[in-house]
Amino acid sequence: MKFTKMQGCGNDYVYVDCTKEVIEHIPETAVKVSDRHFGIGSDGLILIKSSETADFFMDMYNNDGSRGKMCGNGIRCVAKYVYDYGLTNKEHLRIETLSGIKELDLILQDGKVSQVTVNMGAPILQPSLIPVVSDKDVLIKEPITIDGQRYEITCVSMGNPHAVVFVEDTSSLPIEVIGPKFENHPIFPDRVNTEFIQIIDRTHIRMRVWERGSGETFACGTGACASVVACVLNGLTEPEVTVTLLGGDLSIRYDQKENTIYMTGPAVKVYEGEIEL
Ligand SMILES: N[C@H](CCC[C@H](N)C(=O)O)C(=O)O
Repeated sequence: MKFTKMQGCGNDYVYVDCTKEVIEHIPETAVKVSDRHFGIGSDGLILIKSSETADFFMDMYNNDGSRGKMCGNGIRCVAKYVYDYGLTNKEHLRIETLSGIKELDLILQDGKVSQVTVNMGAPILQPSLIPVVSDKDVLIKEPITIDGQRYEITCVSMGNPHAVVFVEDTSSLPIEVIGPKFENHPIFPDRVNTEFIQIIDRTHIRMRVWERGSGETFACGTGACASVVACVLNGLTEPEVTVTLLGGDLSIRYDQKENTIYMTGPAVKVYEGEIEL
């Protein structure tokens, strides 16, 4: 299987052009190629497929083999892949995902994609659509107890489920202990991606993330968007924020009039390779 390793703010995936390659047993393949000792090493597998309704279809899998409905860092790299490899010459792309079609604008440098702006659509706050089990209309700073410790979650979907938690200091988090407990908490029937946010000032936040199906990653694009929505809902930041992640920065803009989130960030090719499956 030919592949290209790419990353967005250190959130790294194995990308395969499935307009040319055929992959079977996809969940098992995602687990195998993601293994950082016995495989290529990545946060998951992203398949680029043709689409009836858009320019391409992004089919994304976490490193545990579970299928993700949307991937913010991944979709920027898909745009870079299809443009730099000449599968398209469009600088405005429509990419189908399991959470609908996303519109992207490419930012070029020396004829190749360096950054991408993605229209990430509207945030979803209704608990039943996130999904999160609650009889409330919205979950803003909702108390939850994990390991006897009280936290407050603000729940937002960007086409995939997020629980946003505000903390004093992201660097001292026992994330590998509490992350899985949020991920698998019974109030999240489809599990959840959990973002831990430290407010730096009204236009800058620091974020760590425990991703559903991948564990701690260096960045989460949908999570950065969900976090800015949570910050605005809680009156903690302006609607345009720099999100500093372990792997780099993302620029997030929440256009409240349009009720639309825009994300701008890098897309980087690491190397090409071939693996026997
Ligand atoms: N783990 C996520 C998918 C990847 C999202 C993340 N890598 C991003 O950049 O948005 C989920 O299962 O919903």
